Amino acid sequence: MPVFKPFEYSTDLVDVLASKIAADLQRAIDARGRASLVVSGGSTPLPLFRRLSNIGIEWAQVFITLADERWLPADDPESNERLVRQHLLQGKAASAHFSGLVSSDSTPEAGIALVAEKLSHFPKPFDVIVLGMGNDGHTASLFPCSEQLTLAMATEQLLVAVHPTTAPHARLSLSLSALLNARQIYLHIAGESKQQVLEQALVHTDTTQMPIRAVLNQHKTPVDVYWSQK
Ligand SMILES: O=C1O[C@H](COP(=O)(O)O)[C@@H](O)[C@H](O)[C@H]1O
Repeated sequence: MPVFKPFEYSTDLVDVLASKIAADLQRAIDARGRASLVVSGGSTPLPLFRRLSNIGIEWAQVFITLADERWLPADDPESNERLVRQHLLQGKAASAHFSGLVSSDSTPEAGIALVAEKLSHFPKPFDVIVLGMGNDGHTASLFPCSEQLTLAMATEQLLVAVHPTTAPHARLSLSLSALLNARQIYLHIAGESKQQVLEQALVHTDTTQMPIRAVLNQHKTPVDVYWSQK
């Protein structure tokens, strides 16, 4: 079962979680020479990105990618890569190596091999994965509404092309097996509505209705849930 870390204020959560992630990454560098960090998009992680970018670790040894991406140009306002470049790959973290999850191909299906190749040199298991969660119980781009969910849950491939029906844009997502191939997962959520979704996920029995359950209800990879009320 996941370890639950509740906070009243997002600023306190961000301070603690950023320090934890930075320590995990530096420990990985000390032990193996390099570290890998997988981050999520959306709005929740932006303050965390900014805090992390101010912490002095050996960022030149850190390899960063995304848990999922919308199939859009990397400078599109809705691109997760754009958020990472603007908020995380700055300051002390500017020397980190970033590989995004998009290519110039017209569909994620056409680009999947090239993106997988770009990630092949990443240290694995991933040292740290930071996940978010949507109000429908999706994490990364494992959407309950998508026809590709069964494949995303079952495949041993790194990446899956996803076409959500209740969210915009085709996507490329790390598969469930790739997400669980990590030394540590942090689930980062904020606000009362996400807490309610989390509580439902913990008691729900159908993972296809709430894919976040597949991350919470497993024994392979440690998961710490960082939640702030405000
Ligand atoms: O679409 C996405 O949504 C989730 C949650 O985003 P948030 O804005 O509610 O924080 C995010 O984790 C995922 O990476 C993103 O592509």
